[in-house]
Amino acid sequence: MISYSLPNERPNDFSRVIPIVRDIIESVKARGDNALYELTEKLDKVKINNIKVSEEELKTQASKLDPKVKQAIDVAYEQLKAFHEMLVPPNIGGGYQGISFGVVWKSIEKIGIYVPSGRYSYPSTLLMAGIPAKVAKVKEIYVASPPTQEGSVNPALAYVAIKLGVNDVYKVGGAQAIAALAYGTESVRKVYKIVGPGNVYVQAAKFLVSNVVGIDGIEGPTELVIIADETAKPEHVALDMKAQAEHGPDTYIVLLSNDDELLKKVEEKIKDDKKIYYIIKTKSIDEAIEIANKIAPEHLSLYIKDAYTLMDKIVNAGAISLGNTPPAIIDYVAGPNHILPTNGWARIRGGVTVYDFIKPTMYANVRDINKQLLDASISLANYEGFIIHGKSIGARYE
Ligand SMILES: NC(=O)c1ccc[n+]([C@@H]2O[C@H](COP(=O)([O-])OP(=O)(O)OC[C@H]3O[C@@H](n4cnc5c(N)ncnc54)[C@H](O)[C@@H]3O)[C@@H](O)[C@H]2O)c1
Ligand SMILES: N[C@H](CO)Cc1c[nH]c[nH+]1
Ligand SMILES: [Zn+2]
Repeated sequence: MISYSLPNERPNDFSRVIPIVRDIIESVKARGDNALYELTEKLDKVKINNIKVSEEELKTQASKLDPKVKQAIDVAYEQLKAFHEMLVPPNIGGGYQGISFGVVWKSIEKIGIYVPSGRYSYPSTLLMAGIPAKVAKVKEIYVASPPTQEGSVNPALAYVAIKLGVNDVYKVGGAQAIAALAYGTESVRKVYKIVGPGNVYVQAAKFLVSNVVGIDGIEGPTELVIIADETAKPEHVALDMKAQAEHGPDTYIVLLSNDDELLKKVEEKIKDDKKIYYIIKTKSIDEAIEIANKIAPEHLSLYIKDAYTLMDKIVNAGAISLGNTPPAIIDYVAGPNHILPTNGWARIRGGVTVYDFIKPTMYANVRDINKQLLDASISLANYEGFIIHGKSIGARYE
């Protein structure tokens, strides 16, 4: 199905599930593991015998993995690691007006990673979050992901978990997994920050627990905006729209184009899908860019002439695929993360990087403060009424 105007609300808006998710969180807080067993049976239709996956179960499951998939994971791992290593910031020290100052980057000690698995499994997500966490030297990494239908852990997830050397894997998913990581249960370790994408229940849970645990933002159901001109290939545009629509009915897929011919050809290829796609004819590529910036999509594809030049005009997008690069290559192996902001969060952040796992700890050491700075600090303290602040400064340097 095709809509020729944008929706008032994003199809992946999670506010509608907040009441149910609040109840789930409360029951995990109150009843710990018991709530996890019950909710997994109710929501995942699976009876699990344990929550924390044992070393042996992890190894057994990983051993079932097709060697070709293992090899694919190993290849992707190297490419993603190279991308994240490029971003590691240096500790910086300097000084000015008699004060030496600087920043030392400290790793967050305990991280929870949520790996979705519902309609599809997403072991690639553990690569996407686990690699920057390891590059950032996070010491404790705890992974939660829904159980398989057999009540175990996905073989590829098990292989990646062993490869990364994560501390624990819990076979629970949804809002209940987020609550468990936020508050801790008998089996699940309480963490300092939760990183990871997931459906509306998972994102609503991250939003609701963000008063007791750090979160990386909102990375909900997939969004794709394609800006295409007459140089775009209709079959590739249609394929990319259908590809990202695979993630579920609440994905948000938009095509913006100034070219009637292209729009007509793409429409032909997608109009019979049950999924609602949004197709907007724009007066120009500039207008398309303006609309895309307002949407602030998770994925943005620029299938236009001078994509690199026009990329400068893009201010709100999680990840941009240029030229004829499919977003799906970013989903798996390109290097940039596929854990990307949705629901407008691309206005304030990009995809997950090492920066999600480190903190800039700043320091200052007064060597020989100059009079101007000294007077300014005391005047400001007094102006704000913090008299003792002022005295604590004066006592040292006046
Ligand atoms: N933005 C990103 O970076 C990004 C990356 C990868 C995937 N995704 C998105 O992640 C999502 C994965 O969703 P999924 O559902 O396949 O897996 P999921 O792991 O996010 O959710 C499955 C869990 O949802 C819970 N659940 C299902 N129905 C429920 C209900 N009615 N009430 C309460 N809880 C319920 C179940 O407990 C289950 O474990 C997709 O929307 C995909 O687009 C986003
Ligand atoms: N496109 C998804 C992010 O919205 C990421 C993904 C994982 N596996 C396949 N695709
Ligand atoms: Zn995808």
